[in-house]
Amino acid sequence: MLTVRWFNNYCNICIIILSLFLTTHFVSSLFPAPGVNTHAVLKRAQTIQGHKTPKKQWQAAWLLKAVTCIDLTTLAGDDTPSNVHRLCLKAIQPVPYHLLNKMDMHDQGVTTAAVCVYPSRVADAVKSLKAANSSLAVASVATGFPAGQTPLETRLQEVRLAVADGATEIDIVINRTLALTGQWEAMYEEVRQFREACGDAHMKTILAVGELGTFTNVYKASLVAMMAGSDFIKTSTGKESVNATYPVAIVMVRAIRDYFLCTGHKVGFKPAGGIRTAHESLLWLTLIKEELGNDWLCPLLFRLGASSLLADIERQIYHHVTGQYAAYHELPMA
Ligand SMILES: O=C[C@H](O)COP(=O)(O)O
Repeated sequence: MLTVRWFNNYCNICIIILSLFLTTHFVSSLFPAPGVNTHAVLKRAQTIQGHKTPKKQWQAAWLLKAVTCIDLTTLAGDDTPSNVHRLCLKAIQPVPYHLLNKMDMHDQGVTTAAVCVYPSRVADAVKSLKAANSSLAVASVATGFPAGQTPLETRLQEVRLAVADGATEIDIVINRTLALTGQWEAMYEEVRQFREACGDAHMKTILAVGELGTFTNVYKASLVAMMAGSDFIKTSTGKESVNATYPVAIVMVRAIRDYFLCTGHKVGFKPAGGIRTAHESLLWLTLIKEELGNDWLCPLLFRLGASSLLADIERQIYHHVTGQYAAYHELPMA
């Protein structure tokens, strides 16, 4: 008991010291040039992409694991209460009962990790889940998603309103202007204020890596986001032209690992944007297992942000169970 308390205190002290150090010296002095070794990162990403994925029942098990880590997302201008309602029903039962039954998984409570919507749709999602007697988490994007180009007070208020409507997870976007102009201390201060506005809600910080220019910026932004209190760091909004890529993920998960080694504090990782196939979901799980270890292979520390991934995972599970591929229309999608 004493050891645990000592360890917790030690971690807290480390975080405080790091934060103080960060606010005084900031990232440029903390991570001098040349920064990230691009060649090594690209090579490692290539190795991960070349990995053979598991087959047969092992593949089915990994795919079910991937399902439980999905933030099932709809972020469209034409979202309505009814498509959010369908999304929620799909999140509660992401794989048809008869398929789970055949795998003897029907009583294991397989759901996605959360649903993810725009702030204006949070109340709809909360209502649908409540009506279905589900305690599934509702995540809301916020802070002027996707560009983050609204005044700070507006962005903070958006977080508060989403939390008041029942969101228990908030996906904030960082201010890329601050990152691109090297204003790391100002970025830290904004993210810290978002953290405060989140209250008890979990905060995932979207770096929008496709707009950060360099791996070194991605590493610095990851670190600043974690030091400012993020529960997760997330690659992308899904709206940039480049979204979740394996090289950039290597940089982010290594920042997570460095932060963990330094503080003992585990921060989660969420690749998002353009993840569409079951095969990709298996590669993401492999990357996490190899870079961060099994501890991270759970919804508490790993999420896949995706609007169109589940259909392909369902098809692969259908194939595993029946030996045939289902047409897309045979598997009802959110
Ligand atoms: O946060 C999640 C992303 O917006 C999802 O992106 P996607 O629509 O490309 O799957």
